Amino acid sequence: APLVLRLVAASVSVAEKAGAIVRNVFNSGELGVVEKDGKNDLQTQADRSAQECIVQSLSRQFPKVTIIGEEEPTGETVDESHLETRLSEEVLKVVCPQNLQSVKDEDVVVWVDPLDGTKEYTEGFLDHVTVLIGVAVNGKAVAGVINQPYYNYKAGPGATLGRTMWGIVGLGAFGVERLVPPADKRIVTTTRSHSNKLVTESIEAMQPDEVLRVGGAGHKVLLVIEGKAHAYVFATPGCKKWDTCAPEAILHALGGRLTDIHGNALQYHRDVKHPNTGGVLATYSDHDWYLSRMPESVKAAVKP
Ligand SMILES: Nc1ncnc2c1ncn2[C@@H]1O[C@H](COP(=O)(O)O)[C@@H](O)[C@H]1OP(=O)(O)O
Ligand SMILES: [Mg+2]
Ligand SMILES: [Mg+2]
Ligand SMILES: [Mg+2]
Repeated sequence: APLVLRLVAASVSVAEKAGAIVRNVFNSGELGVVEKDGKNDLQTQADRSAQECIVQSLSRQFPKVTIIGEEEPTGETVDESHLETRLSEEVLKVVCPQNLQSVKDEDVVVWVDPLDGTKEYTEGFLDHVTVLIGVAVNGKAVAGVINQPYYNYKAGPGATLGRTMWGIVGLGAFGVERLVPPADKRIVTTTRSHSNKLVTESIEAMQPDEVLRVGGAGHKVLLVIEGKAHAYVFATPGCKKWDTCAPEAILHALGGRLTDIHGNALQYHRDVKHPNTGGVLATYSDHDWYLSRMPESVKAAVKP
């Protein structure tokens, strides 16, 4: 199978394993919280172990592919029980889009967020948490895998906990379906733990009927895909490439759009700076309307 398909097939299995690690750490009660850059930039044992699971598992199978993860390696010996080397059969049976069939190792960067929504994880907003593995080819997000370890956790004992979604631009997405949001109101989603004046001003400018302040970039793009929100607006620099690569690819595969707040495409080549300094805007429709509403003062402060 072509490299991109094998990478996605491996990432689906690895993301499921990482999702199980995220649940196990929470069940253990030993979150091992470390402040990276103040109380709103945390790392837990789940971030560390899930990162090890993903980066070690993928780098052993794809030694020539560049893999960039959010967390620093711990330097401890690798826990072999965290490794996952199976390939998802569901992925291997699709036909790879023509333009991605002959991609070479050196054209690829894999962007890994082992746990997106760490702040919310430590506060028990468990469905805000996702595991994100994005595949970029020549600087563009082309494929993504999202595992949501606590999907359905409020649905009662009969419900299956957790889900995995994946998509390839030009092919489509699996494990998640596009649903249309209400036509009679405008619902905007944004950060709950990283807000500031720029965020507030830009949200107000969109004249929303409702604002969903929730955690996680992956989670918010899922709200847009599944019609719970019309737009995800984040007009400040805190989001990084590993936050957006996988969600962007899946949204794009389903016909949506993710750009910075000026309408520029995000870049994902290996030398790019990690912060999305131009902010994030994700929509299904009326993307240009949201861009046009963005205040000039916010645009001047949030430059790509
Ligand atoms: N100021 C920030 N400092 C650190 N991480 C941030 C910041 N703003 C956003 N992020 C990352 O982007 C994600 C989406 O932002 P938010 O949840 O605030 O909407 C966060 O869950 C966090 O990812 P992570 O949890 O993987 O560190
Ligand atoms: Mg983080
Ligand atoms: Mg993140
Ligand atoms: Mg993270």
